[in-house]
Amino acid sequence: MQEILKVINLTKNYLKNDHDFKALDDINFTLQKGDSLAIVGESGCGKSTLANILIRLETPTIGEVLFKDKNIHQYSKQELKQFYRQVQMVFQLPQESFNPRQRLGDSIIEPLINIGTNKAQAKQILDDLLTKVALPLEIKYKYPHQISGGQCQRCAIARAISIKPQVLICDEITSALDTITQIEILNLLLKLRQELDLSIIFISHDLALVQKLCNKILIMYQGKIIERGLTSEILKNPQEEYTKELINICS
Ligand SMILES: Nc1ncnc2c1ncn2[C@@H]1O[C@H](COP(=O)(O)OP(=O)(O)OP(=O)(O)O)[C@@H](O)[C@H]1O
Repeated sequence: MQEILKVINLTKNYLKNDHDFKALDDINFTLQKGDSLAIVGESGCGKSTLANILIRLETPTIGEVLFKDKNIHQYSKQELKQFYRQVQMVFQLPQESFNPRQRLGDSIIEPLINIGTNKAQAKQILDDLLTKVALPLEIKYKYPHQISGGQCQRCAIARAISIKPQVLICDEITSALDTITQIEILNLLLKLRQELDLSIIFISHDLALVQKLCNKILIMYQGKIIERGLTSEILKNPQEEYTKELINICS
């Protein structure tokens, strides 16, 4: 299996109340092509810090993230451009990741324009994208505050997949949505994973959703990975007390 992302000895310290605080402590894992990898753990265990480092929104204190064997934090400008063509992220609160004064259609095609697609072509692709994420085409004329959270998350997914990335990092993308919408978004991801041959990192605290989408799972606790493996096996036969508690809470 082809390795896409490799995380090596990743540690992130923050200054908290004048003390060094380890938000991530020696994290190691690999994302292989075709994987849907869940990162699960309670609030504050370091999931978003990890996601932000994977997409270069933050730098690690120690350690490396290799994308196709090269450290992403040492990329040249050109390599960085290529990286963002291949790795995209969707965030928890989609309304906040769109410009409130820009029509959604224009926001969704922004990554396409940034990579040099001409506007007429991008507008054609936009209709395909909206259809792919099961949104009515009129949505392209609306602003983020004029649509529901679920619709906005679909727009965020459309924007992320517009440039056909290989990897999609989803940081708690369903946690602000109601249960039915959560399941709809999950089904959308399942469909897109297949259609676009996506590898997915799915950060969540919801084991029921994780179980449906992800073949592999990492359990995080206080900045460390404490358990890992195939989702079906870990959920059937957890070894760590903390994992057992998580499963109990979610069942
Ligand atoms: N910029 C920062 N400065 C100081 N501490 C931070 C910073 N960002 C995160 N932290 C701390 O690092 C720890 C991990 O935070 P992080 O947001 O990664 O956790 P999380 O698992 O994503 O939580 P949640 O599910 O609530 O988003 C927390 O204790 C948080 O307070």
